[in-house]
Amino acid sequence: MSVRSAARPSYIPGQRWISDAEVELGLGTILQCDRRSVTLLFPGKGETRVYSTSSAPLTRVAFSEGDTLSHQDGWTMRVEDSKEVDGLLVYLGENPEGAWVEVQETQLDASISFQGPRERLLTGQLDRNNEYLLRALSRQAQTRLAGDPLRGLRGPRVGLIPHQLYIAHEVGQRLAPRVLLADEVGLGKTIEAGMILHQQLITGRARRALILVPGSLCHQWLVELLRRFGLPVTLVDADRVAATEAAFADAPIALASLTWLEQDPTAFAQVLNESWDLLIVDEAHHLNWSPDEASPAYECVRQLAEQVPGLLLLTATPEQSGEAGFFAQLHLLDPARYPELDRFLAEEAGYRSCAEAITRLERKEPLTDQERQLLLERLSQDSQALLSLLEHPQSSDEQRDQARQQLIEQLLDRYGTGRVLFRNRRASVPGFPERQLHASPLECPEVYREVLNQFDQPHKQLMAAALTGHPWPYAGLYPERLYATQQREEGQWWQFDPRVDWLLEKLDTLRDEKVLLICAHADTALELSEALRRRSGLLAAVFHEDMPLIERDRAAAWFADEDDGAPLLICSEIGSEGRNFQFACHLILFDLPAHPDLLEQRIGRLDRIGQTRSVQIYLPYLLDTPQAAWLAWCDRGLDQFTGPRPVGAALWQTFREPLHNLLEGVMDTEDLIPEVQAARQAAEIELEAGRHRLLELASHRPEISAQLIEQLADASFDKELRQYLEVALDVYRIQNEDLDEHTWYLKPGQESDTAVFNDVHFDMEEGSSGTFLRDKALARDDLHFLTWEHPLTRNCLEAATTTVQGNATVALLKNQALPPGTLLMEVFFCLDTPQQHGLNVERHLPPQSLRLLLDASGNDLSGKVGFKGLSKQLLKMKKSLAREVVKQRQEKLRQLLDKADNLAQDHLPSLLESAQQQMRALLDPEIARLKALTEKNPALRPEEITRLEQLRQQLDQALNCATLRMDAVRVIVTTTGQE
Ligand SMILES: Nc1ncnc2c1ncn2[C@@H]1O[C@H](COP(=O)(O)OP(=O)(O)OP(=O)(O)O)[C@@H](O)[C@H]1O
Repeated sequence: MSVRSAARPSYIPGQRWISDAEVELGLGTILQCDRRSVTLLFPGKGETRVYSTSSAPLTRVAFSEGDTLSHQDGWTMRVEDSKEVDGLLVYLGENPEGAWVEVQETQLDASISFQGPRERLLTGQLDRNNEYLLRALSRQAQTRLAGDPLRGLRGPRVGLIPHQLYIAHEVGQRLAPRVLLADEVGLGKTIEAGMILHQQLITGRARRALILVPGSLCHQWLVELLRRFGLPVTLVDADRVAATEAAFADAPIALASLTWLEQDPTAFAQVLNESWDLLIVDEAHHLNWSPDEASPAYECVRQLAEQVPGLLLLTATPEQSGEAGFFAQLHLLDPARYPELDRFLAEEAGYRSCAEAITRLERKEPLTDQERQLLLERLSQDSQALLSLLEHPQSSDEQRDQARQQLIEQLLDRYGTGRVLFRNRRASVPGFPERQLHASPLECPEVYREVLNQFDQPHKQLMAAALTGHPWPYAGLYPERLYATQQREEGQWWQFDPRVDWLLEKLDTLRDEKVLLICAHADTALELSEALRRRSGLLAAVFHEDMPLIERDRAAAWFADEDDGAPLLICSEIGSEGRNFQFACHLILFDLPAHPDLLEQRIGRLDRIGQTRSVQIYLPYLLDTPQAAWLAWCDRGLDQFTGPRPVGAALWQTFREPLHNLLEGVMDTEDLIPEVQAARQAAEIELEAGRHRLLELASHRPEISAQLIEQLADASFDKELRQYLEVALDVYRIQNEDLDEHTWYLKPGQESDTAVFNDVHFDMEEGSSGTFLRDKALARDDLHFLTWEHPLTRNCLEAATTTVQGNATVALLKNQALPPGTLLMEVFFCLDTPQQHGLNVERHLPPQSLRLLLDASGNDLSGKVGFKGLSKQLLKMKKSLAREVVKQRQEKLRQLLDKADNLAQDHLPSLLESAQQQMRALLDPEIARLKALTEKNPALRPEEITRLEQLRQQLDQALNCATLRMDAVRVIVTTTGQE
């Protein structure tokens, strides 16, 4: 459809006009007019408007030969001719039945829209030059961003830590990733999961995500997701479910406590009823499973994992509940690959030989016959060619190095748990501080000895287990709990327990420091805080599992407060999981946990990324009690205080019996500890050589993360972003002030378009500031981190390309060389592909656009005159003058628009070809790689390949139906002087 505007306004009832100011009203009909005013009815919207005749913002609509009009009865007609009768236009043409008819302009369809650039230009619906510029820049940026391999990694407010980036990039790119993120404590699994989620959302691979975490970590997750990733996440809890019918349905990204869901079948049914793309489960070692029994938490996650395509499990201690627990997590991720525990255990035995082959390749040593055989068995044909290249006498050193590197990569990629499991260890991440243990032996009070001696019979020991939550003899580690239930004349345990006196002294010496105290039981935490209050007036924050979530978060926040915060936080064991307390460096272990991994979890609260000082660990213990024996096992046996001991959990199982004897006092520490030390060293060597070696190599490839960091630091992205935002802020009327070279203060004005602030945590009254510098954004939470992925930028990109704003403009070109009044027309076209649900067309078919620049004769100059260069020379033109130009040059413009349409069609095949090539360049190698992998590596899920092949087919189909759509037009008129 196209229209032309009449040259002279003379209003006659029945004529059809549109309002320049409210084009959305559609086609208006003049009801009446006199010398002063003209009244229009807009039947499409049922609205009436009265304008002053001298300044009515109206444009007459008149169709020309070749245009298609819509009749109010719903049919369309090509206009063959037109005439004017008593000031009203009459159009001639054939109706759908083939009869020659006359259509009065009064009979035109009122809902006719003037949205396309052609119609808007010809009816004088003109935008500012900057609006056009923004539209064109937005399209260009979208094209660049869609093809950016780091898409989704640029926006998060995180430090560029190599191992995290490697994992996030590797996993975030996958379709429906299913992996276990198992970095050691405090290495940033939450951050990795956030980055993966961010990439999946930004690239459209996921739309909805469900995050399940222990109740105590809900708030911390919420804060991290908002602060670092700016994601619109909703915390769904019992209150929200009670208040909102669609508590989960209304939350595209829902965060909930797994502890709550496993106990609330109605809420869990709601969760199951929703369609999620990605499920994230934190602290996955709580998903207890054994061949005989699955815990309710495991069962919940299993049901969800069956129906949600993507799954991220997070745990620092995957083997906390033994090899079976570890297997169970892998089984959740891929039941087809890990169907049975026994098979899994048998497979692990083969890791060592693979790791040895890799080590030999790394050291450039010749492979043994056995290793050659292994490679030939494990790898596919292309790898065999690499092996030949490596061993061929005439290969150059460079060729050999490349062959070695590729063989290593293929072994890692195509073998073992490499694709499913990521585990980085502190040993390979630099920058962690030292840990120092200060163990203080104390005399055991006689009354505790009496209490411990009472539990000498199996039935009594069962009672001790009930009282402490730990089986005998581990219950003996907590004499205060055994004592607390007895009515004794000695009073409360904290009145005589020497650890309390010791604690008071210790706190005195650490007066100006933040101190975290962890003990095993909630009751001990509470009673200790009471003791401190009574005995020294000290007020400590307390954090334990029986407190409501909000109270726990308050306690943690009080402790974290730098100025008026509590100097001491007393936590029960639950406080030792997942929380970030690295602002403190003093940790008091009031007792020791009964499991090696729990000890690592405790220390990991302080010893985590961001800790700048050495971690001081203070431990009071009672001499000649199970506590002393247990410390010997943890410290001298496992050497747990100097760093994480991944073999701890396995040795704990192996030494179960002797440990019992040790704790019971029937075995001497010196008889056991040397044996434990030797076993630990041997297990570490074995693990190092086998699974760990493979995992370490597959979990981080420094050469790749170095490239990622370099690309993320690419300053050209920043420069373009600033230029882009300057135009966008002008168009959306947001004030902008430079606070310094890299920091802007933004303030919405009265006329600002507030839609661009959707989901942006922005102070609409006072304004907010943002920086382009990552380091500054990391140091200053109050600043927005301005990137191409910031919601404000994303909203601008979206608004500029999905509304009509900016699709038609007229500008002046000051040029002495061209005769004044020379006409040029710049036209942008987009490739439109049909939208299909679940098909991320944009990700795989980066937006294709076409720019033409026609001179008055219809020659395309776009190859000679670029968009940016031309835009810089253009001046804005007053709207009234621009409209006049359109009216005067109407016929020429129509011809040029037609010409542009024709030329664009000529370009369609090459655009489609380029789109297809880009899509295939992304998908084909990945499909080929996965196919090669399946030949040798059963760790790969066949659905991954099927999914990709289906995607490729759908994209091909989408391309077959693609069309070129005119997106924006700019008319350029030359002048020799100022406007
Ligand atoms: N790239 C990063 N930039 C800034 N801060 C980070 C980064 N990575 C981690 N941190 C900070 O380090 C701390 C530990 O990170 P995170 O909580 O993700 O570790 P985790 O491995 O999940 O810990 P845990 O094993 O205790 O569950 C957090 O305070 C987090 O904000």
